[in-house]
Amino acid sequence: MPTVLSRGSQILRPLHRASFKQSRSPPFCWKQLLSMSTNPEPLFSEGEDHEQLSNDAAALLADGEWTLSHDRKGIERRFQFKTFNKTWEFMNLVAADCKKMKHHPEWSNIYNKAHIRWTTHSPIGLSAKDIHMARVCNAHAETLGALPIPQETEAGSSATPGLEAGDCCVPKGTNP
Ligand SMILES: C[C@H](O)[C@H](O)[C@H]1CNC2=NC(N)=NC(=O)C2=N1
Repeated sequence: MPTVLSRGSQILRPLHRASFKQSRSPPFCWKQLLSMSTNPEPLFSEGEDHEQLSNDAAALLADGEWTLSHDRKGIERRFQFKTFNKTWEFMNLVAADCKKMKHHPEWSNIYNKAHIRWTTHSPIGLSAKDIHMARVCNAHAETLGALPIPQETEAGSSATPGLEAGDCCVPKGTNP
C-alpha cells in the first residue's frame, strides 16, 4: 500500500507545478468574456448581411420570447396553446410555410406546447431565413391565441431547452 501512495505522489507533483504556471497568465481578456456572457452575439451564416441581420435578431430577441441558442447558431422559443388541437394547427401552418421557404425547424411537441429552434444547417449559423421563419411563427401563434408563458430565469434555463417528459402530465388548471 505505501508503495502505491509514493508512486502516486511522484506522478502528481509535476502536474501541479504545470497548472500553477498556466493559471498566472490568463489567455483571454476578462472584459471581452464578460460582455460575451451578458450580451452574446449570434453566429451568422456565411454570406449574410451581418449588420442587417444583427439588427433584425436584436429586435426579435428584445422581448425575451425568442432566445439565442447556447451555441449562438440559432434562436428558439416555446409556444403554448389551449389545446393539443390548436398546437397541431399551429405546427401545420408553420409546416406549410416551411415548404414554401424550403427551410425547416428543429422542433418538438408535447400536448399543448411546441418548442421551435431556427438555425441554418448550410451554411451553418443564423440566417435571414431563420429570422423570417421566427416572425412567421409569431404571426401564426398570435392568430391562434397562443398563451403567455412565464419567462425562465437565467438560473432556471436548461442547457438543452425544449420540452421535458411529463410536461403534459399536470392537473388541468395548474399548467402555466
Ligand atoms: C435544398 C434545400 O433547400 C436545403 O437542403 C434546405 C432545406 N431546409 C433547411 N432548413 C434549415 N433549417 N437549414 C438548411 O440549411 C436547410 N436547407
